[in-house]
Amino acid sequence: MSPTITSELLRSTSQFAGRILYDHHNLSLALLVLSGTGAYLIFHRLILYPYFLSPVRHLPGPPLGHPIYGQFPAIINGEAGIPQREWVKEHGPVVRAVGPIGIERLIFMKPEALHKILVSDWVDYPRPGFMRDILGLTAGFGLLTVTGNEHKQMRKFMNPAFSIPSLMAQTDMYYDPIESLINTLQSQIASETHPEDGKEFMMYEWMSKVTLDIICETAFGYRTDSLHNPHNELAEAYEKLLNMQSGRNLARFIAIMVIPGVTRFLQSEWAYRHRHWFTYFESLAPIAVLLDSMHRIKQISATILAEKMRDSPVTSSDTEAKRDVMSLLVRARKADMEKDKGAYAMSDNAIMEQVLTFLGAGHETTASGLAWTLWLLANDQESQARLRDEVTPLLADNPRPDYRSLKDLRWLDCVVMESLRVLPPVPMTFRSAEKTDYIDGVLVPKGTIFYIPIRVVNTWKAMWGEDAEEFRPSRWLNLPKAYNPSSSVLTFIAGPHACIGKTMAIIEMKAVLASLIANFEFEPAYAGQVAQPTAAVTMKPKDNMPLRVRRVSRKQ
Ligand code: HEM
Repeated sequence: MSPTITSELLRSTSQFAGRILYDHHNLSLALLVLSGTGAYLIFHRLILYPYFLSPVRHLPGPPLGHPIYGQFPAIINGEAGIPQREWVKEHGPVVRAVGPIGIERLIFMKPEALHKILVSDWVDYPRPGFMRDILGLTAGFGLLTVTGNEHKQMRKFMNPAFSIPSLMAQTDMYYDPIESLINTLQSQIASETHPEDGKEFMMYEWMSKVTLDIICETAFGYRTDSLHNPHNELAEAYEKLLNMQSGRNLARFIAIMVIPGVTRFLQSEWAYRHRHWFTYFESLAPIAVLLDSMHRIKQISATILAEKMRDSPVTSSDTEAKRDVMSLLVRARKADMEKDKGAYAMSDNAIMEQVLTFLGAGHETTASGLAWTLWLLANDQESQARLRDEVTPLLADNPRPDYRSLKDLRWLDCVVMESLRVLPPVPMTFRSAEKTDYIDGVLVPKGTIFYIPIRVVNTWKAMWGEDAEEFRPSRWLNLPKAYNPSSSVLTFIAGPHACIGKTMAIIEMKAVLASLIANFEFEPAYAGQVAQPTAAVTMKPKDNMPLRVRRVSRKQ
């Protein structure tokens, strides 16, 4: 039954119940009719539709699962992307799975199907509303939440700030935080009783600090120095926001956010002013933290923006001009407005929202990518040693290699691409159908939600061969014949919504890794250690990834 028929049924039932009440004051009959309709709707949603009426009910897939939660428990309790990978192995390249309250999700694996959803017909397959609402609250109402024409204009305006020349000018800004990280790790190891044995570090935490410092510097020209100063205002507010979305809080957070109208309500000034009310209920307390952190981050963004507006001359050729992304956006806006009064101009508010978007989209993702790469190298000493052989001579000549030098390191490229393939920091995303159309020969009704199964595509044996799930950097020296850069690896997805920060993230990862591997050796922290990816939006290590780190004994 379509949503229109359902709401029509509800409307006429309540009118009928109202009439009975009015005409006969027969409260019990009205209640009976209402509860009967409610029971029918629940029965329809949970049983009738998924088992007997859904037009895609014949597609292969796992059993419908729990009558209320469907396959949701398997997804939330499993490792990100792994249940979906098992379904594809068992049922083939088109899979139907039922989530909570009977909501269906489809997986399409073939490149042509994904191309249609992500590239050629992207306007008809936007990010679903629930996803945009949640992203908006936690990662700003910026590029991640706009769609259609608004997205086209915003993206066109922002692309130059992420272009290769802009990134080449920025690479040097990575090195203050990187050097600070190297010095901190070195001095902590040196202060151990047996420095030669190295020290165990929670590597995810350190990667999170260094990437926060880098993104704040390169995206807004703002110095957090979270490696030394955990009490920096922005770092603190942002850390609270992240903690609020982890562990038990994440499930609670999602459960609250999907209630219709909640995200809109939480954006209101009223909700912020009365945030302390939420602390009276244990399960709602994280909302107070969310509102507080968001407010603080927005205040800081407003200050940063005001400074940029004062400081940014229009002349983009000015070599002294600030090179961070936000300064580039402010300068581009001034220049466009001076050239053409009617040009698209991003509002102050939209520019401010990008602070959250860059933090939300660019920080944890890069930190996870780095942490997983260190994990994979700790478990593959041969690849690690080969990488050290490659980076050491370069760093001995110049400890701050530029964009080109980093890009030319062949084995570093293989290691980073392979790590992002097997353990993609964003393992999955979603799209929804805005129209009814055929995809891979299946008639997909409007309103259908799709899993875009990034991790599954990246490790699909049909494309990558029998060892698809293994970390083997040398495969990038001899790629499979069928390899297609926009469909064989979806780590940054493809099409107009593909990650705008892709090249920035890759070059940043390379700069951090080259310096780390030239200075330290990495090993698992204990025998039998296994990777523990979370099932969250960004696939971080649950255990913060302890690794044993030793100083490189002798520079080669
Ligand atoms: C290894 C690091 C990163 C990974 C794996 C990653 C992955 C992704 C993915 C999968 C998407 C698409 C999400 C979707 O459509 O549902 C995306 C979008 C996006 N990413 Fe990244 N990202 C990374 C780093 C960055 C960085 C450093 C920035 C910016 C400073 C950034 C900014 C964005 C933005 C703004 C979007 C939305 C693009 C649009 O819709 O036009 N990302 N990213």
